[in-house]
Amino acid sequence: YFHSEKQTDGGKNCFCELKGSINDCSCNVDTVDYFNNNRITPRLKSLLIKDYFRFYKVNLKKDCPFWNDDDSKCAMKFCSVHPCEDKDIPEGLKGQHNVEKPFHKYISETQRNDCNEDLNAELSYLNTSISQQAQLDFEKWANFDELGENFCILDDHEEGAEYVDLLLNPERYTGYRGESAHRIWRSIYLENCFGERKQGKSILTPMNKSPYNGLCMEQRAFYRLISGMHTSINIHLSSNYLQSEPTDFVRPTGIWGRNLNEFNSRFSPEATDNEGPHWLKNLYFIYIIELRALAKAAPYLRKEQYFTGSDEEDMEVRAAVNDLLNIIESFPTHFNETLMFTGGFESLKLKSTFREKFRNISKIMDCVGCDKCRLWGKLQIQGLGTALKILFSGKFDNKVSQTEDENDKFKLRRGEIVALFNAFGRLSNSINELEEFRKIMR
Ligand SMILES: Cc1cc2nc3c(=O)[nH]c(=O)nc-3n(C[C@H](O)[C@H](O)[C@H](O)COP(=O)(O)OP(=O)(O)OC[C@H]3O[C@@H](n4cnc5c(N)ncnc54)[C@H](O)[C@@H]3O)c2cc1C
Repeated sequence: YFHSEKQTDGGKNCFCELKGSINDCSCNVDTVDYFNNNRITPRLKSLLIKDYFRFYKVNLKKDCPFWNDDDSKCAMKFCSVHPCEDKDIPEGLKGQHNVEKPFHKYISETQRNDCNEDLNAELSYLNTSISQQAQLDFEKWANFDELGENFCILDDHEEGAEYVDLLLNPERYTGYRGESAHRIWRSIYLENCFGERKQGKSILTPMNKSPYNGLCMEQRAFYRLISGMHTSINIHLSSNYLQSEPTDFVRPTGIWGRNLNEFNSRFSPEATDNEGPHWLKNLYFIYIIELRALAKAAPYLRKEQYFTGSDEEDMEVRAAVNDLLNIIESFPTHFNETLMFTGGFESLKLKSTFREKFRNISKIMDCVGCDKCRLWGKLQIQGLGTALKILFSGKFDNKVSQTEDENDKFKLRRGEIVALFNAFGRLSNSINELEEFRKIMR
């Protein structure tokens, strides 16, 4: 798949590969185009502006764990993200409602001594006092158990985590580029994807050529997911590009819009040694993976309260989510995840490496030197990680249970749900934007 079969031909454009099969699945590009642009994008656009989905809690203050990032500080003030003030956050999101505490059964309030007074008080004495330290340990144990099935590091409970209003900080052109951005992508592709690493290979050498030949389906899928996300980021910065003066970056007077030259320079066969059209196709691959994850988790997602504290809006959100999930479930050719990681012990090992590599990439997001890019990078990786957890942790393989206790075991955290829907929203918007670029080019 990774190797371009055709030579450059002056008549080809960015869209030359966007036809027929998406590869590695039984689905076609045009089926996705029609389904997404007509049925999914309009619904997501109205859903993602609701309070439950627009406020995302994230820790943007973590240091890069892999290299000294002094040189990767964003040189532009336009990259900064303004966290929400307390007064702007819906009351329901600040409280404890819906916050899962897997260690709750160990804490003192839940261990009331209900013993019959007739019983020997001393014999039945249960020491229910649990030290602060022990409670912290329980939390650590619970987090450890949870980590086993997670594909990303979840940082919304950390000290530096703050709510960010996604509508006030849209993903768009920031001017983040050069060595810092390249180091992130290089590290992701050459050190954290599968395949032989070619020493000294330039970032500008197309990354989907020979080092990736001969990979198995799972390893190829890993690369295609990352490449698809990269494509989506680069489509957004081309379609939400600053058209007016550079000083307009943060002014409301700034004019933002599509920049066809930017788009072509990133995806045309001529500018990318024929690879751009394949990168665009990878966008469709990540799309159908997240689409399938939403379909698979639909019974659980329907049971969520989407609580923000506003009864009316919460009800609207539940109805809109239900409507979206019905449409998603009706997609005719969903990805078949049961074909992946089948093959005994070797495939278990492969799955574990897959998860480790993905987790590492989620940590690399703390090295992104532009806050706005870091915010959207983290959100999209967390959304994809949640999709992978739904597809491959085994927790969502059975039918939704009738008992609340059983369902609690599979509960996703609010941050995971917000990231999953917003990440899918990004992909959906990118596919829609491709149609707009196509129209401009006609
Ligand atoms: C996590 C993250 C988030 C970012 N968010 C933003 C943002 O919101 N706004 C913004 O303006 N900039 C953002 N950037 C920067 C942006 O992605 C580019 O890195 C930057 O614009 C420089 O582009 P470039 O043309 O040098 O190639 P890059 O996009 O940096 O790509 C580097 C190399 O990777 C290969 N490549 C390119 N695309 C693909 C693909 N889809 N699949 C496989 N290989 C590929 C090519 O060989 C290319 O030369 C972000 C960067 C990162 C790492």
